[in-house]
Amino acid sequence: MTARPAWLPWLCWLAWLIALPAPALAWYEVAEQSQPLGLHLSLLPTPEPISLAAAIRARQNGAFQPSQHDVPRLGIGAAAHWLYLPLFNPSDRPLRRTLQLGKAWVDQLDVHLLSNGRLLQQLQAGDDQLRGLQATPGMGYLLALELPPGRSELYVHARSTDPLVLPMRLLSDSDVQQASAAVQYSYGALYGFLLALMAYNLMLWAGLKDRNNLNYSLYLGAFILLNLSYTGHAGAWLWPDSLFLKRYANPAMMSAAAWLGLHFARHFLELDAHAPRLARAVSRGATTSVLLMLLCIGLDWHAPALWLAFVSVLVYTLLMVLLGCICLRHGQVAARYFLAATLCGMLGTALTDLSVWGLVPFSTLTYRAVDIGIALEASLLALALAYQMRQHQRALRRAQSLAYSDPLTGLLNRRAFIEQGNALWSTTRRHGQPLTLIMFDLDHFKRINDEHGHDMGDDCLTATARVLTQQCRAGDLLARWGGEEFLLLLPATRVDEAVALAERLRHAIASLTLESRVGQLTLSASFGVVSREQHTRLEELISSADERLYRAKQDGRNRVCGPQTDYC
Ligand SMILES: Nc1nc2c(ncn2[C@@H]2O[C@H](COP(=O)(O)OP(=O)(O)OP(=O)(O)O)[C@@H](O)[C@H]2O)c(=O)[nH]1
Repeated sequence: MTARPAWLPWLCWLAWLIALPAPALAWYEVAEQSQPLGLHLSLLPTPEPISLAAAIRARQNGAFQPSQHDVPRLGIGAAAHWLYLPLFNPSDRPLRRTLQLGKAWVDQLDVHLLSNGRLLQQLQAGDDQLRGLQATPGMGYLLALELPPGRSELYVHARSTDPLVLPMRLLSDSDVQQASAAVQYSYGALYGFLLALMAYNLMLWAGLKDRNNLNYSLYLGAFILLNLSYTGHAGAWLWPDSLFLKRYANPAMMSAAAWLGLHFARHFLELDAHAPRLARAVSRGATTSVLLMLLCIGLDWHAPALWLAFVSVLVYTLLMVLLGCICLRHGQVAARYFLAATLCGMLGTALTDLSVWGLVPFSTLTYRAVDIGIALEASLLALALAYQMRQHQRALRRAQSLAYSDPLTGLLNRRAFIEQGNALWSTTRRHGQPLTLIMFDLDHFKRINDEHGHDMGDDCLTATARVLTQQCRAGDLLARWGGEEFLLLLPATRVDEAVALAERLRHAIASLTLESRVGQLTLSASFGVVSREQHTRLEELISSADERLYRAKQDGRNRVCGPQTDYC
């Protein structure tokens, strides 16, 4: 006798296990606490429509398979399905429960409640018909059931070209109230926040004419519409009577949001400057996808429109990260905020997708992660815009300061002196205050340059400017008029006070000692002082000061020439 192989009993045991009919579903005891019913369901895909009677026979023949997930998710373009749920009402009276089923985008739901083979209730819902029950915004379809005492059976026929996602719960009246309050508050907060951001950026655009604000507002607007559409808010409020919009709003808004998001990214990240070819490719690709979407909508190709929308959003998300990384590599600091924002949006969307596909637990938090992600994304993008605005303001201030100041000494230049001097002229005149001007020039400066070098000459100029800044008051205007010539316009200062100041300055400059290659270097300067009387314009005052300065030079330099001959 040949020995029996050792693995044979195992194989028999395995074959027995496989041959076992699917375990009969336990009757779900209707409790006060609602919970996801996915694991109590069994399902039958029906590519060809079958009647309720045929579905009942198929279930009795064991054709239904138990659902593997808390929330049955059957994908885009999935076949229609029959769902079966055996229910047990332990009380001795009928129980009123609300069946919360599906998402707002599901096309058709036919619900049948049976007891002892008798049809007790039949309800219809879905977004591809106007006569059935419509979705409650943010909550899916809410169908009122009256469960008889003891056993009853629920057969649901579900069909959709949109993703067939079928969360199912039995809610008591208080559950419905709580859930609807939570949905209203949370969506109210989300839409309020996003609409406020959108309106604020539109106002900024109206005021500042910065295209980034407009692009960002449009992107936010598209996202808000998309969210309103897939949660059912838009179907309930904005287009309750349009089957066409209920059908195409989701893919159209997904496509529009992706296009507007990329358009915003292109300008915000200044992609045309950093990667012009990529910028053009992104723009062409995004526009092509929008045109294809319009074609699908025009030809009423629903399934291709959906696939196109999902692929567009996927490509869009990856592109946003890629663009952020490229601009970060080019040293664009604002790209950091942009990248962080995109990653938040992406993480939120991924978490929602994973929860819908069963790879992370399905809960309100994981399902709504996309909303949290988008709120964070919107906030970070707003910060990114604010940061960019601050950078522009800084650059503008830097440019202004370069245009108005002398780069060597940091004092005002000619243009700034004339502008600010005229303003000071008018203010002091209005207040009846005196105004005086000191003009001075370093003596024999050419010789310093020639003997000690140009750099030493520069050091003398900066040292002189330092002395000036230390000796003068905050309201005085100090300028380098040109070469080694300086101006001080002194508001509310009488001429005798100005002459005294000029003397102090002369001494201070004369006591400066600078180290040069050939030993210590000392400076001197000649001063001309004039007051406003008899002058009608600032330019005249400057000419008079120049004349006095000339006289001081003529009279031997290193001196102050004021209105009184004593000083000169
Ligand atoms: N190092 C340096 N020299 C400058 C600068 N601007 C003008 N100069 C020089 O300043 C000198 C001015 O010479 P002059 O106008 O002849 O006057 P000066 O030698 O001071 O003679 P007086 O004014 O009559 O005492 C020139 O040699 C210019 O090249 C500057 O920014 N740096």
